[in-house]
Amino acid sequence: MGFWNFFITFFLNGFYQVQRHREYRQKIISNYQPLNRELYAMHPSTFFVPSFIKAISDNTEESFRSIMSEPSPGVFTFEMLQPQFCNLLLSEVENFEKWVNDAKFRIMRPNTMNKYGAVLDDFGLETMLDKLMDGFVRPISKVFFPEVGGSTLDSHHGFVVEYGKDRDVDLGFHVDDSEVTLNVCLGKQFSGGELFFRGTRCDKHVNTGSQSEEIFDYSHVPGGAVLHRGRHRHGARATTSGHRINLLLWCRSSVFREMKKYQKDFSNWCGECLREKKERQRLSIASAKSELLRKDGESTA
Ligand SMILES: O=C(O)CCC(=O)C(=O)O
Ligand SMILES: [Fe+2]
Repeated sequence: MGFWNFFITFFLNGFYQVQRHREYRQKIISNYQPLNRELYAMHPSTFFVPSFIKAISDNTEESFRSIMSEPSPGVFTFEMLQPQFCNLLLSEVENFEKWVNDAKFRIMRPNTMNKYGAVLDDFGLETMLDKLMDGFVRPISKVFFPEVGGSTLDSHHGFVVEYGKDRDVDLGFHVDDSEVTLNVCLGKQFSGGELFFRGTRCDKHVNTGSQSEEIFDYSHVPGGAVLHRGRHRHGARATTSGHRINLLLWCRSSVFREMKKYQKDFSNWCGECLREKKERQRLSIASAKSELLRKDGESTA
């Protein structure tokens, strides 16, 4: 295939895919009856715990740090959602899945890794989740993840993942297709399902080993959020009993993605790039030192 044929085919495939997805969403939205309409617009005072709202409205690094822990570099955890909101969202997801089953509708799963779960953006929650990204995730990411486009997050993929009996069991080691990921546990009761983190990596270093300080396990608690870079390698252990359902918001920055194309050899957010850089500096200081000592030795001989 010539270049232009290849280019046109590639472009048209992308175009038809977007078109098909738009029709798919339209079909759901014009047939699905939401159960809890109050979820479809942003209501901070009923969605979030007061400490989270206060930290966001103060909008300083100090206010964010006052409600967050950073148990491992680049992994931030904090209390975020009210139990009532979690229950409403859980019942909305259940209602949507019931409709999907009754209507024998074939739904698209959140990503290639999950056989269960649902894309919230596909059944009307896109606007609310956009507000969640704009008003809440971006201000925090601007402070903690500026080097991966944290201040320019401008699109998202919002979904729930479901684990337990008759659902997914665990989730393999991976990086997200996001610059910043918000992962909040909605419930219900479960054991297991810990997230394991293994350090942030660029494309070139995604399969390299981890340093001991990068190894971190986190146990989910309902209402509790984890915020991390999408390139922070992670996975989820088996949920051994009960059901675990989490809300995921993969936040993306088109500005960061564009700039990344021109910056190939070094990423200041990649643990391995930074380690290699430090090692190069250590070697060059050591060789400068031994050269100086050698010259000193020659002049005093
Ligand atoms: O199961 C979880 O809590 C993690 C899910 C996750 O990492 C993802 O969907 O990208
Ligand atoms: Fe993930």
